[in-house]
Amino acid sequence: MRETKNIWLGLEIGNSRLHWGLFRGETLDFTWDTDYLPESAIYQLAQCQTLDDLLLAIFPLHQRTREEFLLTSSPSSLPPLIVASVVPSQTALWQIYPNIRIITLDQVPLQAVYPTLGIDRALALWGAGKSWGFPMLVIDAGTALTFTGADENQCLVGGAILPGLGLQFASLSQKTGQLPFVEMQDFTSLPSRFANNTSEAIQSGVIYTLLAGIRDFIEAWWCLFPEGKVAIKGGDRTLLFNYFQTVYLNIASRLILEPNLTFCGMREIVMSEG
Ligand SMILES: Nc1ncnc2c1ncn2[C@@H]1O[C@H](COP(=O)(O)OP(=O)(O)O)[C@@H](O)[C@H]1O
Ligand SMILES: CC(C)(COP(=O)(O)O)[C@@H](O)C(=O)NCCC(=O)O
Ligand SMILES: [K+]
Repeated sequence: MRETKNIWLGLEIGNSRLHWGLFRGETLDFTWDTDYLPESAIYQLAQCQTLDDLLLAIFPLHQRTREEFLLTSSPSSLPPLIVASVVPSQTALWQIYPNIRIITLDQVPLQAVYPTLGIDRALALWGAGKSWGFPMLVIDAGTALTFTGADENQCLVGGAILPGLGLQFASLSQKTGQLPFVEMQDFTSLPSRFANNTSEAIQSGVIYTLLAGIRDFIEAWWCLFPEGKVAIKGGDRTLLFNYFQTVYLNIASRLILEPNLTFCGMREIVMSEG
């Protein structure tokens, strides 16, 4: 029988999907992503009697993980679910879970935050800074692409928000009469910059402009904090990191590539409370 004590679930609700983390105490054992769940499925989850039942329900497509993780647990209470959400309508659906805790901005020890700062940004920055040190700039290449920085005193310096890669491609095809939707799965290498077909012209415009913009933010960060760290997370992190290795290797070599920064922040907060 595997140890079921101190198990808790982290759930980061983003604008595209759900990001899950299964913790034992301070150890993050597994992470996985799912689509949003329908209300009926969340209701069923909340009715589960054992951890096994719960894991069977939330790992429906992750057979390997599910089998690895099958636990023999007594029918007691469900594990705590710690939620960081930037989608209020999704947060509302999860309120029926019996042992839920919604992390709010006032629980993140980051100083000088503004009231509407996204909890994902605050947690990722806190987690990154606590793990790798401050000053820290976090780039989240998610639905939106964000920059969020804090200085050596763990004070928010500020940041920026722009449409993420997927959103840039989607909006071009949705808001024009002739532009196709460019599938990012098809991306292999960098497009030619001066392209001679529509699809590649879209790729070139979005990707080269984004890379140059990110480089500019990072360089501005290093002007402020020459020893400042930079970490990148989010669904498009690997694609962007690989492009950076091709075009701006000096920047890529200083980037911390880490998908679980928000979970690092959650863990800091949950564990500091004992
Ligand atoms: N299976 C996937 N589903 C959705 N987006 C994905 C997937 N794999 C990679 N992505 C990329 O991740 C980006 C969304 O980032 P993610 O961090 O998952 O979003 P959020 O946290 O905002 O929900 C999209 O631009 C998309 O290109
Ligand atoms: C900027 C965001 C939309 C990013 O969300 P994501 O793309 O990661 O799903 C989210 O952090 C948010 O709604 N922030 C509130 C505004 C702010 O941070 O200033
Ligand atoms: K995010």
